[in-house]
Amino acid sequence: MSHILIVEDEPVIRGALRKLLVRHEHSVAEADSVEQAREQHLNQFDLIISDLRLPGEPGTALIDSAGATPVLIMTSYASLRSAVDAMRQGAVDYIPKPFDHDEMLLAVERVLKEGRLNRGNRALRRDMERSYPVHNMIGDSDAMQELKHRIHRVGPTNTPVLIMGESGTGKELTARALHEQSERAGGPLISVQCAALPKNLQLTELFGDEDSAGRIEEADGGTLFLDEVGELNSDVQSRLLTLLTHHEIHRQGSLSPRKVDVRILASSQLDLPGRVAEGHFRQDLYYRLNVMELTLPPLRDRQDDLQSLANALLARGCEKLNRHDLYFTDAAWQAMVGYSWPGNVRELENVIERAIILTEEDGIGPSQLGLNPNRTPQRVSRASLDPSEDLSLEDYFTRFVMENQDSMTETELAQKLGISRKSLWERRQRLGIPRKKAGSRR
Ligand SMILES: Nc1ncnc2c1ncn2[C@@H]1O[C@H](COP(=O)(O)OP(=O)(O)OP(=O)(O)O)[C@@H](O)[C@H]1O
Repeated sequence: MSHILIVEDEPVIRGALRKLLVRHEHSVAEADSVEQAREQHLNQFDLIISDLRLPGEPGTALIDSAGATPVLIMTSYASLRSAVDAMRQGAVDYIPKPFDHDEMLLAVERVLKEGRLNRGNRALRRDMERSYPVHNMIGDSDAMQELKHRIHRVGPTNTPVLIMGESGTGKELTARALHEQSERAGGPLISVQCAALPKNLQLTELFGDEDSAGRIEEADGGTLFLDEVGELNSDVQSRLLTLLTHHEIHRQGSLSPRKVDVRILASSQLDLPGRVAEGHFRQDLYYRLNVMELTLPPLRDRQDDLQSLANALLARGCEKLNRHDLYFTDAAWQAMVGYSWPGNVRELENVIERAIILTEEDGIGPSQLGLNPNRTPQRVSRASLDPSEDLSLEDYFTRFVMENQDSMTETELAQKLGISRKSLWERRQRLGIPRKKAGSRR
């Protein structure tokens, strides 16, 4: 049984069509104008059959509002011209009035069947996307898996998303992934670096002026990503609130509103709730943006991803710089594991690219990485690290923990390894190195 909306102002024709469809086991809703039709959730219907000539707007005006629901147009002016016009505007088919019952039923069944096929394909595509990693986003740690899962869930919606995280953790990459997973993927993704905009230019840049469109209008039909949204001045903040509430903007100096259809994604590395509490950021806007929040963990808290990230970035860098067969020596791995990566993935990317340029041999060592020891948590003792030994990262981890756990607390162990306590605990579980209970220090 399919759910069909009939839009027809002539009660006799509407009644006859309703009877015909109900007899063939469809459920039917009715409206006598486009305006009345729009009062219903149009995408709940499997098909809309609408007369072309109606009081008020013509039936074809429903095509845009109907989204994925097909619109079949009936016209008593079955001139080729009006039929072609209706099809050009996106009608799925047209049918002349007075209609023949069989002809109508055939058209209805054909359109419904195509709709079922399309929905099936969409579902299949979504399923396939679900089983593939988010495009270009590397990492399989628990935190990254959870993030990718949430991107899959929230991507296809129209909800604003606030992406929080330190610099270089992948906030913009996440915004890109959300856009790519949405129905808006075919539309533009406009990124605005709010921190780079002088405060007095923010309004014009975003909302445009009488002569030219701003970034928001450029994003019409797509996604607007506001990077470092906490940097926007209060005037821009209140206009953004209007945009989120009414889906319209005023260009600078213009009194007439313009409708825009944009999804807003925002990011911040600042403590945004803190900025709200201090009165620097509007609370109502914060709540509007924060319908869904994604928090990206710093690299130091997901060292499980370090190895796959470093290898992937090495491969990417080699391709870009036309180098082949490079690899990290064990000492390089140890240096990377022991470093705290304050600049996160971006820093890792830069360090690796520099190392590829500097290295003359195939093996990249610590000296080519050039990690600044002042930013590095205290290194592990040389005694436990014999570079001549071919230790894997896991062997190294196990050895270090076994050798030092009697003399160090868990916090000290984690610090020296450059990982969080949670990550230390997880690795202990995975590698089967339980904590000593009796007499162990916390
Ligand atoms: N999980 C990841 N996999 C692959 N590359 C990543 C990942 N996370 C970040 N990157 C890369 O690191 C760099 C920094 O990422 P991005 O610009 O998204 O970070 P950001 O949090 O927006 O940074 P900022 O706050 O400084 O603007 C980019 O080149 C991005 O491609």
